[in-house]
Amino acid sequence: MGRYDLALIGFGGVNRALAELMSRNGDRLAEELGFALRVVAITDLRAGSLVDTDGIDLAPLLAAEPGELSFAGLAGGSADPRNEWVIREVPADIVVEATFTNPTDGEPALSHVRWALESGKHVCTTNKGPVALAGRALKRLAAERGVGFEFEGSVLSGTPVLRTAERMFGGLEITGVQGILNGTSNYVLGRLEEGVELSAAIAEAQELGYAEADPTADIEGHDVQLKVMILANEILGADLRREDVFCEGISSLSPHEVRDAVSKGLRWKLVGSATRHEDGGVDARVTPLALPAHHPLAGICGPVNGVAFHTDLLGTVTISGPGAGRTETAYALLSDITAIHQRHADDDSAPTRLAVKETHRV
Ligand SMILES: NC(=O)C1=CN([C@@H]2O[C@H](COP(=O)(O)OP(=O)(O)OC[C@H]3O[C@@H](n4cnc5c(N)ncnc54)[C@H](OP(=O)(O)O)[C@@H]3O)[C@@H](O)[C@H]2O)C=CC1
Ligand SMILES: N[C@@H](CC=O)C(=O)O
Repeated sequence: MGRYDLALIGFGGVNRALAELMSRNGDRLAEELGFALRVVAITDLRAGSLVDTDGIDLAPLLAAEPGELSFAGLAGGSADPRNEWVIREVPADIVVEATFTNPTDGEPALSHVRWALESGKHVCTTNKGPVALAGRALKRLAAERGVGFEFEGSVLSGTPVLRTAERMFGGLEITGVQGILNGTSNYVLGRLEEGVELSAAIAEAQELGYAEADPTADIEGHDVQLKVMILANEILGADLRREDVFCEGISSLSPHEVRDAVSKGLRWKLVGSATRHEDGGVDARVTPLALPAHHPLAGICGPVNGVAFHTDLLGTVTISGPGAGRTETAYALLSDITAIHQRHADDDSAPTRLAVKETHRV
């Protein structure tokens, strides 16, 4: 059986959850997926960097409290993340980018992805910044270098909405998408309906691993703005910039307004949409809407998200599932690695046999 060596960039909720999946279920996953996984490098702003080309023992790292983890003093460890060196020089097959999403310029994740692709490494990421702000250029770079660039987790976490649309909607004309695309704000709206204070509801979403490092992006709609750009660019063939997507978040709603709507049979939801017009232009926006109970998105609650695709032949097709969560998003990375395996299984970048891998040393 072949194997992929991974470099994990960022060791927060999502990449730790991926490491946990590998540590707990590695043998079962290898048997089921047909390839093994091993982590050879980890970088993190707080913990530093750790490299072991024979494979990092994940168990002791996962046993440490996240805030207390430090790689300094470990063999192959350093207090400095050394992202560029790790990404370019460590012989990993796949760079897994899961640092924070920066909605303004996508950095530092954008550079991480670019360095990896330039070095001929596959990339999978849950980071919305690089995909929304530079997706086209990064896909071109990946194609030039003959490597994969996968980002299923950037929209609806582990729910396979992008790959489903790409692979299963052949022959359909998609005229628009409308969705609840942020787990935190949807969870918070539900808690406001139940009488919980806004700040307490946000703190719960942070504790549960749904929120961004800065939850302003969830509440003010910037996270949804990026996801609308990704959906429009990937599925409607648009080339939207951030300023093309009108954005209003949920902070303008009072808790009273949210609760009062329920008594009138309405539910406030933060809705992102993109609609293609006959002239080819795409109108895209993020805005809170009070949806009537019969609307396909009205019953989508908590960290669950949903996307309704408007199509010519099938009418509306709605996909719903987890929109946030550490393990759910780690699953998206696993599905990306599987996609890389399936797409590249017949070329030189397919996982090298163990015997060959073991000759690699930094
Ligand atoms: N959690 C979820 O439900 C989902 C998350 N995502 C996306 O996945 C990504 C990761 O999310 P999540 O794990 O929850 O976020 P976390 O904030 O838990 O983890 C991000 C990690 O990256 C580290 N980091 C930040 N900057 C750097 C850097 N320059 N170099 C190395 N490490 C760095 C952070 O360190 P420090 O803490 O010290 O800043 C932190 O440990 C984000 O982009 C997010 O938007 C996508 C879908 C769902
Ligand atoms: N903070 C985001 C995480 C997934 O993208 C959300 O709450 O949806």
